[in-house]
Amino acid sequence: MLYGIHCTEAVKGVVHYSLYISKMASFKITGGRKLQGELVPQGAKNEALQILCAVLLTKEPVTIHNIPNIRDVNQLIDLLGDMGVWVTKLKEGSYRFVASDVNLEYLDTPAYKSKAAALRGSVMLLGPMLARYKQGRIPRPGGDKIGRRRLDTHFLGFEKLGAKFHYDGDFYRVEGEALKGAYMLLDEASVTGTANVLMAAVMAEGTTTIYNAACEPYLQQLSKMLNRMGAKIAGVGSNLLTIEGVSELQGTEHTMLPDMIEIGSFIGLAAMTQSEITIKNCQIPELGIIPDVFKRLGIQMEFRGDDIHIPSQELYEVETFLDGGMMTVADSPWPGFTPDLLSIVLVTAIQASGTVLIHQKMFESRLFFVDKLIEMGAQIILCDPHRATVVGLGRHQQLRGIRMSSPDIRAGVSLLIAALSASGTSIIDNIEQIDRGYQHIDTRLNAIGAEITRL
Ligand SMILES: CC(=O)N[C@H]1[C@@H](OP(=O)(O)OP(=O)(O)OC[C@H]2O[C@@H](n3ccc(=O)[nH]c3=O)[C@H](O)[C@@H]2O)O[C@H](CO)[C@@H](O)[C@@H]1O
Ligand SMILES: C=C(OP(=O)(O)O)C(=O)O
Repeated sequence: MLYGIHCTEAVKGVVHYSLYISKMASFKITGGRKLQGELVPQGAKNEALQILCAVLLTKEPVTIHNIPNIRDVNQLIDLLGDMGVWVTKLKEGSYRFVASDVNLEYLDTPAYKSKAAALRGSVMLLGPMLARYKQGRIPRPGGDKIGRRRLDTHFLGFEKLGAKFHYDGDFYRVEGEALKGAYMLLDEASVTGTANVLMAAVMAEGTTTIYNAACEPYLQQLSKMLNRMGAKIAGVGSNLLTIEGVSELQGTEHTMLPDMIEIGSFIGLAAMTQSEITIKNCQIPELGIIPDVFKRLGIQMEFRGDDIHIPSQELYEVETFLDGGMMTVADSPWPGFTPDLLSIVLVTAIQASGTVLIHQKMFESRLFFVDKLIEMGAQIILCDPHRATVVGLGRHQQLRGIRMSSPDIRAGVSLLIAALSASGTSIIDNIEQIDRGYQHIDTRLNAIGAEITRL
């Protein structure tokens, strides 16, 4: 079953990709194999979604490299093409975009509505459209069903810049003839909200100050790209962004960072399956506290230049806090630990020695997949929708393969890791969720010794 888009030449405003989507595919996994070899992380999904939307901010060419070949990103590229952006595939992972003549009428079509509703990242079309075309609209965006995912931060920010917002039952609409810089204190440090407001503010008149801004590497990369295009953003990497509006932006070239969530997933995979894996070219300084969190589970890793080497480990012992207290891993906005890796930490803790409390503060429906892990033999107590305690098996007992379904991207990969470590065969249904964010995961893991069949 293939997901992918193919673009042979730049054609404006028509569907110039073939999008292969086959619903309800599954993985069959033969567990218990140790993997050995190198994995090269894909470009970062959540960065790609921001960067792709930013191409709308200029009529000049924007060339982007290291674009991951994953479902959400391919759908967004497809949508940009339908909106009238010229898209040229230069080579695998590299595309040139020219938004010289965006077709605003397309935004009123049912095709736009259904395509934009298919992924979360499409919400970030709003900021650039508002900045350049004084208007934008978006249906209720898709993405993981992992709890309430409100968009207030986005619209409150646009309103601060002078835009008008209303929801007409089909679309969230924003309009603003002349955006004006303003001071704003975001009601929460929303990742896509900050990106959206930032992209709207770069061409607003005067100075915008965004306090309580999210500052994930995705946003740092976006800010750097916008500055290369001629924007004037100061405070990059902090929660206080100051933006001097400019009248227009130029084209640029940008390369995506490696996907830190994929890197974390590979660290967890190596530990759970006792595999020896080298993760190549990780841009380690950009990973923040991610490696340290896995080290606190007792996982050994060695930084070899920019590679992370994980040796095959029989046992890994969870640290306690300095006062002897039980280890807790909780999410928080960057530079805290990203919520997107909590499911991976949870599954990795299953074979650790020791106990870990996983506290998913941001999302209330992201831990329910533990029922599958419990069925496989894991010792986990789901305390409430936000907290689960994992009592590590310390390899005294192997998980058992079962049939299960992938509820969201990260739970899906966590189930895949569990299945790869288990005895016997597992089937994971609904792997579309995994394909949203992990590029050819079956092929890449099979190349280093896994046995995963796409059904
Ligand atoms: C396409 C994309 O980039 N998706 C990411 C983005 O989603 P997204 O931008 O949609 O997530 P937000 O940052 O807006 O918020 C995520 C959730 O956390 C809550 N919240 C947020 C900030 C805060 O300070 N306190 C708080 O409780 C929000 O209410 C919401 O429920 O960021 C999330 C949080 O890192 C990630 O899980 C998603 O993978
Ligand atoms: C939650 C995620 O993605 P999205 O925001 O696109 O649903 C994720 O990447 O883990």
